[in-house]
Amino acid sequence: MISVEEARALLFDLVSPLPSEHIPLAEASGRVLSEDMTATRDQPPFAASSMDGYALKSTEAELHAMFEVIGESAAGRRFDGVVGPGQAVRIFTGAPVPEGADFILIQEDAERRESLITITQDPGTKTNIRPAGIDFTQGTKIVAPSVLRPEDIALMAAMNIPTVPVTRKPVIALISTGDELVMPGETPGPDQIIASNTFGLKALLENAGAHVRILPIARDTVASLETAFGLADGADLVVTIGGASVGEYDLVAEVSQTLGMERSFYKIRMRPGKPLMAGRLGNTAMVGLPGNPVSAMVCGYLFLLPMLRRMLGIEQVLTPFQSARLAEPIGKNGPREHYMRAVLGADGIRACADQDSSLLSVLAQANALLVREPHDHARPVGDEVRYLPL
Ligand SMILES: Nc1nc2c(c(=O)[nH]1)N[C@H]1C(S)=C(S)[C@@H](COP(=O)(O)OP(=O)(O)OC[C@H]3O[C@@H](n4cnc5c(N)ncnc54)[C@H](O)[C@@H]3O)O[C@H]1N2
Ligand code: MOO
Repeated sequence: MISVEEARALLFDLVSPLPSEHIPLAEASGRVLSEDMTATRDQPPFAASSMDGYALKSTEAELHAMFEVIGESAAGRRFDGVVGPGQAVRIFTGAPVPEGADFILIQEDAERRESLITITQDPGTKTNIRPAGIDFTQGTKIVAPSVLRPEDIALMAAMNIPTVPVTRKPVIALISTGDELVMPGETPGPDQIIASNTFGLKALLENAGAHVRILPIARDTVASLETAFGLADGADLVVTIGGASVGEYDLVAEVSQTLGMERSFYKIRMRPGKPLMAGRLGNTAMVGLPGNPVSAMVCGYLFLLPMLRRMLGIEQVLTPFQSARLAEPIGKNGPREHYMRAVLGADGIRACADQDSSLLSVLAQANALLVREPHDHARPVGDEVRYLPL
């Protein structure tokens, strides 16, 4: 059996960054920018007022001074003339500052009578002018690769960028296997349960930028599994769930081998998730996840997310570990790296009482995976431990 780290290295060899496509800016949130973007204009393109008031000369901005209002500058419609001595222009927030003016008197500091204004409060020294290009200038770059956030979308809109190059979404096909499974909404027989893993994994992977196809459940026969693999055609990554262990009905290894899978590894020294398998089926990467629901989800976090990030061209593919102090003691660990379901609270982190890998209710209560080295010794309250946030 290999370690989690060794498995990751082998999994990364199975996938590579995908090509780019151009999409409308309005659809780009959460996508991965694949080329640097460069501003072709300045923002603001002119010196702009940051307040509603009067544009005048700063040398004349003194208490009790009087001015004649000679025109108006509004956002989108500038005043074309020049502001001379003793003159002012009515101005609004975002409007171009007229030539000859270098100070905006806020209207609260002025009293207006017809076309005359008087400064009634100390105007101070703040000019209330945003210089041209103070936000960004021609040549300002947004650097790729980066996952586009709403803030980046707003910035690119301001830069007048209507379409953006992003990495194509990796297509991931998910195949549940097992005679015991029915889809949510169907009526299960007395010995059947509902397929949950594909739904949890789809949510996990789509939140991280994949396009996920849930294929029909493969039954525990060679023919049914072969059909499911056939339906996965065109995917960048095929993930089977269940049927990975050593029982008579665990057919994934046998069928994928018959279909020509070059196996990369089988079994990892970790808990949960020991019977993980991976390889290459033609041009497609294939990962066989264990069927136990918590094992499948933990493997999703530990292996599928980093593979997905690599396909998306994201530089940091691994979720960094964080550390916390134990709020309750934990016993010694066995021979496998253990990813314990845990709850991180204000007083520290505590491992959930039952670590059975079938318990989705426990996983749903957890907000962290407490990571233990193989053979880690028992640890008292207050010890620092590593965890991955969920
Ligand atoms: N003799 C041994 N038995 C087992 C071993 C072993 O080393 N020797 N390993 C155990 C471990 S660890 C795991 S994990 C499981 C993995 O088994 P499989 O990958 O073959 O999974 P199945 O047997 O098909 O299913 C296990 C469990 O999960 C349920 N399941 C499967 N798919 C889904 C799904 N899509 N949604 C919800 N639940 C699912 C299935 O009904 C079973 O209850 O093997 C141990 N056994
Ligand atoms: O590895 Mo299994 O995934 O412990 O339940």
